[in-house]
Amino acid sequence: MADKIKDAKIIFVVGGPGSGKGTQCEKVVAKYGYTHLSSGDLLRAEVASGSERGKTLQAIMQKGELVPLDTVLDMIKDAMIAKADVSKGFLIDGYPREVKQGEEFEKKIGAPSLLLYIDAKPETMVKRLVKRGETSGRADDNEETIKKRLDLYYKATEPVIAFYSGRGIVRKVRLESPLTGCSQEIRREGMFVMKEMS
Ligand SMILES: Nc1ncnc2c1ncn2[C@@H]1O[C@H](COP(=O)(O)OP(=O)(O)O)[C@@H](O)[C@H]1O
Ligand SMILES: Nc1ncnc2c1ncn2[C@H]1C[C@H](O)[C@@H](COP(=O)(O)OP(=O)(O)O)O1
Ligand SMILES: [Mg+2]
Repeated sequence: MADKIKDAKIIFVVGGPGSGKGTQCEKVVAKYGYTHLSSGDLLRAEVASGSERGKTLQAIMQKGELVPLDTVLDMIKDAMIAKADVSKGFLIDGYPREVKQGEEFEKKIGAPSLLLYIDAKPETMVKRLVKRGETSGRADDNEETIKKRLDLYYKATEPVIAFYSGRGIVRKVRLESPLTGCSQEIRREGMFVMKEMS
């Protein structure tokens, strides 16, 4: 089974909470036909299923903490296998959250060709998340949890960017501009992605 994704093309998409990872991934998908897999979405689907495991996950996410590495890696791997036949490549959004996650992914699945780093100022992220919280229904889009998620991002996830920068595969996209104004930059990055992946 795992053989199906042995040579899969992989892009990690990393950035703070509310930086715009999901939004930019949708743009890349619409234009280049990659498969978008968000670790957070996969986890929320498990929560929505009402399973025992989902209840445990919900409690962790509500606190703004990271769920166990094995859980999220297994979910991503299963989702990749399910899409392997129809996929040109995978955008893995929200993973790795810490260097160890990247190392385990590479052991069990493969190496990324690119890391898209979605950068935004902390004030911007907080503002967007508070706004998103008005309608998202997400247990973690409240001010208290947002603060914890930001702290954890700087502590655990920023080192991921340094780690892959050392390999020369990081492309940084800054997205302070309004939604309409930012597509140019991702388009340029998208071209780069296509060149890398073809
Ligand atoms: N470039 C942008 N400019 C303004 N608002 C944005 C931008 N990108 C995303 N947003 C808004 O910020 C919120 C978080 O975006 P999302 O893509 O869900 O981020 P993430 O997946 O990184 O948490 C959403 O409500 C979205 O509409
Ligand atoms: N790779 C990962 N490892 C551990 N926990 C993760 C994870 N990806 C997501 N989670 C958990 C903890 C996060 O605070 C929560 C929401 O994640 P998310 O939807 O990716 O948030 P956002 O897109 O706002 O950054 O799910
Ligand atoms: Mg997201």
